[in-house]
Amino acid sequence: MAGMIMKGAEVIAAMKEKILQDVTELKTQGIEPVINIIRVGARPDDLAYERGARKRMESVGIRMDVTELPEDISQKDFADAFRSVNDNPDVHGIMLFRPLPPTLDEEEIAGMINPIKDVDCMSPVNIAKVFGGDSDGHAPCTAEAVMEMLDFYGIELSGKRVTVVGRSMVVGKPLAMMLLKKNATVTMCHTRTKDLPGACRQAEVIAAAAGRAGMITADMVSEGAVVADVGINVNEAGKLCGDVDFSGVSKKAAAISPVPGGVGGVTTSVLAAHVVRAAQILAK
Ligand SMILES: Nc1nc(=O)c2c([nH]1)NC[C@@H]1CN(c3ccc(C(=O)N[C@@H](CCC(=O)O)C(=O)O)cc3)C=[N+]21
Repeated sequence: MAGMIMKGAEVIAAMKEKILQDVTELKTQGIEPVINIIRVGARPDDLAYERGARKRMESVGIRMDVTELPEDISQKDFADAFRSVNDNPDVHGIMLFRPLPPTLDEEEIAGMINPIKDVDCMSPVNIAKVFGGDSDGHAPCTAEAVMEMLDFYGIELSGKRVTVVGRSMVVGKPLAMMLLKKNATVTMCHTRTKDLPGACRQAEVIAAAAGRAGMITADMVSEGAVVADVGINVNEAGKLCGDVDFSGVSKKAAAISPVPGGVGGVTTSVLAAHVVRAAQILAK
């Protein structure tokens, strides 16, 4: 039996009301919330995110500026450019697209970003908060988007077996911590996992964030499982596709999120909510 499709649009619509309300409130105080996106080069998945973010920010009245830097920029020029955005009092949220070109050092930037402006969790301060279960920092937007989606569709997590595929610092690891906070029993899988199909089959909820197109196939999913596809792969044709084989898995899953049209769009709504929160904190 085909299950429910967890559409990003419904989650986005629900989140939009609150964000709009908060933006209006800020504007009556004379504050225009601003996000500055820092992009080095022009990777296709960065551009996909940038397009999505622009659309979302426009729809809620947040100004979005992009600091575009050349791929061959020196570390010093990069750090200088970053510092000027970080120090600009008109900027409330900063997001640096990652991964950076291998010639650049992310650590230096992570150590200098103002944690309040760090809307996608690169500062060690915010990372520590996510791992410590303290929700007053900014969690990584994509990990939080998965939680928003599961929450919106009423997916109970307490006591459930949840398998997270992928251990990145932007999705897998922080997501596991957020799921743990909701009392899920979390299994983390990665490239060295011996029996990935088995670990997925025992799961009541699967979050696929490995970054390999179509790697979660129907034989790996139990009948009635909930599947959140966090994959943002760009195929040869330049099209966005997920980590889950949607046509096969959707026949077995009780609920599944598509790509595009799933978690990715919610990520930009979470980003908008973080910019609003940053602006509120900075206004105090
Ligand atoms: N620091 C950092 N954090 C990230 O989270 C991050 C990053 N860097 N670098 C790039 C990747 C890519 N990524 C996407 C998020 C949403 C969509 C998105 O909105 N997708 C829409 C479609 C957008 C379109 O193609 O127009 C959807 O899935 O429906 C796409 C890509 C986040 N990333």
